[in-house]
Amino acid sequence: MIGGERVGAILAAGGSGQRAGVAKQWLVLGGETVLRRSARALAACELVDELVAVVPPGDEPRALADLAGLGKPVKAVAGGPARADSVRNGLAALPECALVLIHDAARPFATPALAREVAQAAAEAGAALAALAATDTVKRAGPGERRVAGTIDRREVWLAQTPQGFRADVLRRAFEAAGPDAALATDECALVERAGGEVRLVPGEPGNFKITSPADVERARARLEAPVAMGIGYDVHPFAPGRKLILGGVEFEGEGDGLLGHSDADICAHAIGDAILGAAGLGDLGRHFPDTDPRWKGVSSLLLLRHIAGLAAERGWRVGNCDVTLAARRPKVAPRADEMRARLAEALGVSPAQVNVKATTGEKLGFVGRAEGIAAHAVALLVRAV
Ligand SMILES: Nc1ccn([C@@H]2O[C@H](COP(=O)(O)OP(=O)(O)OP(=O)(O)O)[C@@H](O)[C@H]2O)c(=O)n1
Ligand SMILES: C[C@](O)(CO)[C@H](O)COP(=O)(O)O
Repeated sequence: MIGGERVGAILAAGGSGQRAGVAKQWLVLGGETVLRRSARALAACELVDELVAVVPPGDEPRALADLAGLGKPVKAVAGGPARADSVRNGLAALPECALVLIHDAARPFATPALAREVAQAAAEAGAALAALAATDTVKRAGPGERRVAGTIDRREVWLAQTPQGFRADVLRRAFEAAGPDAALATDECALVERAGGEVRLVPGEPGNFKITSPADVERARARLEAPVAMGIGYDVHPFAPGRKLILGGVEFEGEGDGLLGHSDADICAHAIGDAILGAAGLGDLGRHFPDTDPRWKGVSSLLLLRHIAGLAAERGWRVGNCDVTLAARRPKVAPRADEMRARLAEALGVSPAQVNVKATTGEKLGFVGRAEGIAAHAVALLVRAV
């Protein structure tokens, strides 16, 4: 509310991300969608009373689920072919708001303070936008041309951002005045300018860039996501008669009983897999390969490991390195450690140099020392794939 007038925020998220090659609003960066992050900044502005997300037709339920828990009422409506169509639909969904803020879903770094300043300026002037004063020298050229046609006085140049704010009646009239030409406008303030209305400039934020190209996606990712992640894995299996003893994908024939388990009980692969899942924030082995699922019965754990590396890769991670310690009275692991490294590395799609395998006997203490079973401890470091 500003002076008793209700403030609504429109998240323009109806685009298809042609230039980025991906629907930017649905990209998950730093654990949340770009849409949610953008909406969160506006929801956190104390002046904003409600929000509407304008999304590609059919995505409305997804948007409502994604934007749950922002602490303000949220609606979702279908966008249109042009940005202006989307914004118009958003405006129609806020009939009780005397003031509206419009924000690109593709600008996930705006702050609540910027939204507040724009809303206050719009309440006073009728329309306002966040914008950056040009600091580079600005050249002019014909569209698509490489020949400079002149230099523009940069003191007159401001680079438009969002949020942009409006008295709702001012924006509605501007849309009416523009008619079908509204679709040509690349921002909403341009409509008010054309209609002769006042538009106030509010200093924008350098960090409030719009994700437009693939390079912008990487820039946003670098800002939101750690370049590395680490995880820990631990597993225990008892020995059982009649079982093969498989560790790190290598069969230890003639070394006594193997380990009991639903799959091949390769505890070494399991601990590494758990460490990778942990680093990628993907839970644990039991969640992905429950021992109630017949598909995993007797299966080679290297297959599970390959699948896990694939899951991590889907989330933009590659394995940097992993290290596993087996606590095992038997078998003697060291003579076959290199073989195990090679098999594990092959399953993970990395070089054997990135996998380390070692063992300790347990000094005759506890279940390991009594040779009742084996325990495995692993750590994994994941690195952002570029
Ligand atoms: N019909 C459209 C087109 C764009 N937008 C939104 O307007 C913002 C800025 O647009 P842009 O960066 O151009 O996004 P896209 O349209 O998705 O990208 P592109 O133009 O590369 O296809 C984005 O949050 C986008 O979702 C919208 O709501 N409705
Ligand atoms: C509204 C805007 O973000 C201000 O810079 C910009 O004009 C959107 O333009 P696009 O062509 O839709 O990316």
